[in-house]
Amino acid sequence: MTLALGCIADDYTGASDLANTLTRAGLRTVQTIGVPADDLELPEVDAVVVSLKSRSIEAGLAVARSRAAEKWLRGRGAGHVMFKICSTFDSTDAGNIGPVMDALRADCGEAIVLVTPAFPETGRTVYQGNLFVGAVPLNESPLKDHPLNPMRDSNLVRVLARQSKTQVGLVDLPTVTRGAEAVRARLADLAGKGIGAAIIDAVFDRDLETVGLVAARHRLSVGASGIGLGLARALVSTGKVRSAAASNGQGTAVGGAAACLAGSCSQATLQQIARAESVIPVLRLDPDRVLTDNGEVERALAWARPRLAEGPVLIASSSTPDQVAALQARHGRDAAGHAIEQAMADIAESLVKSGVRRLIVAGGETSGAVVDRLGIPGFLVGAEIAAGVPVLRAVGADAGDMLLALKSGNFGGPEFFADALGLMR
Ligand SMILES: Nc1ncnc2c1ncn2[C@@H]1O[C@H](COP(=O)(O)OP(=O)(O)OP(=O)(O)O)[C@@H](O)[C@H]1O
Ligand SMILES: O=C(O)[C@@H](O)C(=O)CO
Repeated sequence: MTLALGCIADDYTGASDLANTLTRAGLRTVQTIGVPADDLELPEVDAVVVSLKSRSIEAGLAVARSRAAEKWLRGRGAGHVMFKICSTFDSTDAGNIGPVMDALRADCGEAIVLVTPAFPETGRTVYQGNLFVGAVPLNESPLKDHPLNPMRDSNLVRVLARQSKTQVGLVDLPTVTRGAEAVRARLADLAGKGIGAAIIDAVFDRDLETVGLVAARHRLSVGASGIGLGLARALVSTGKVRSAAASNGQGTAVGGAAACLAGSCSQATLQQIARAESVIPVLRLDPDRVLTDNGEVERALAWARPRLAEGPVLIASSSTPDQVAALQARHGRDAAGHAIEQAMADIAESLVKSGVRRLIVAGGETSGAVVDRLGIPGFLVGAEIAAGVPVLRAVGADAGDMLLALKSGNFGGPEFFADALGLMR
């Protein structure tokens, strides 16, 4: 297998978002969990998205895991490696976007790295280096209250410069609008001044197509699904990849019971849970009891098991920003996040033992904990539930044939859970 594109994603939902985008753009794509074991049978593909859980871990560890993934991808022929980050640039001044970018750049000897989290389909646009989430700048969006990495600065040139060893420049929208040659010239100019990374403005998909044409001739890029779209379209339009059917993971129905788990506290997820309450049974975990009393997981399982035969259930730990802040003040941010993730993984493991074969998980960190616990090595991409969220068919899972959906916190419409359940048969 010679890869046309190698991708490293810093969380599992982000990886499935990117795998979805690449698939829809015509690349045969597989998502792996971590660097695949030698004995994992992968189909013939154009792109592999290696999913890491490296967004919120210690920067040194994120660097080491990303470098191992890069080595594996380059070893399979990937001339270009894309580091997939969140479209809301989730990170802190300690990383991990800057440190990982610096390390991958050093490894591949890239003079200047193209960086853009723009993903217009989900309302993420970048103008003059400032990231907008829908109509508002990042620092006024709900991301300012994210439980793990509150985003309080919209200017990505500044944000990335605080995390990276290199200076960061800007390729502005007027330059992008003038086309690929203008972008190349601007990048050469910045690189000539010793600047090692550039935030690139992009507002429409056509901007990302321009960026993709330029990026495809580089060894490394950093961004969200939008730059993935640009790269995929460039690979197809230049004949490096022959466009394939839009999905390879449809397959047969798996049946079995269905369950939803929500650990995301985003506004979108909170609204989706509220809407789900009118169609399926919903249990809200008591986060304090998760942290202080092991009985909360058993209580959830005792509630869920008898209901599974009747239809899908949803179990949520999600709370409002005020409640999250209060819990974190009592227990510490990382301890609270970790304990709730592990509780969700415990619940998922037991539900699968009880026959659940269709599982929907909301939240990137939550999805990471759940998928790791289930020991699923990879996924094929099926139908699209919402922008950035495909149905995934597990490859090589111990539990056998399973469908999952890993929803990024902010993605999906108000009826997301019903929409997903409708497509996962
Ligand atoms: N009630 C709660 N109070 C505090 N923290 C919580 C609560 N419920 C969940 N958490 C933690 O908040 C974090 C949510 O992160 P997660 O990545 O799962 O969702 P997200 O950030 O909305 O999604 P994404 O990363 O895909 O945008 C997890 O660490 C989770 O354990
Ligand atoms: O890019 C995004 O917004 C998502 O794929 C994601 O990474 C959220 O965790």
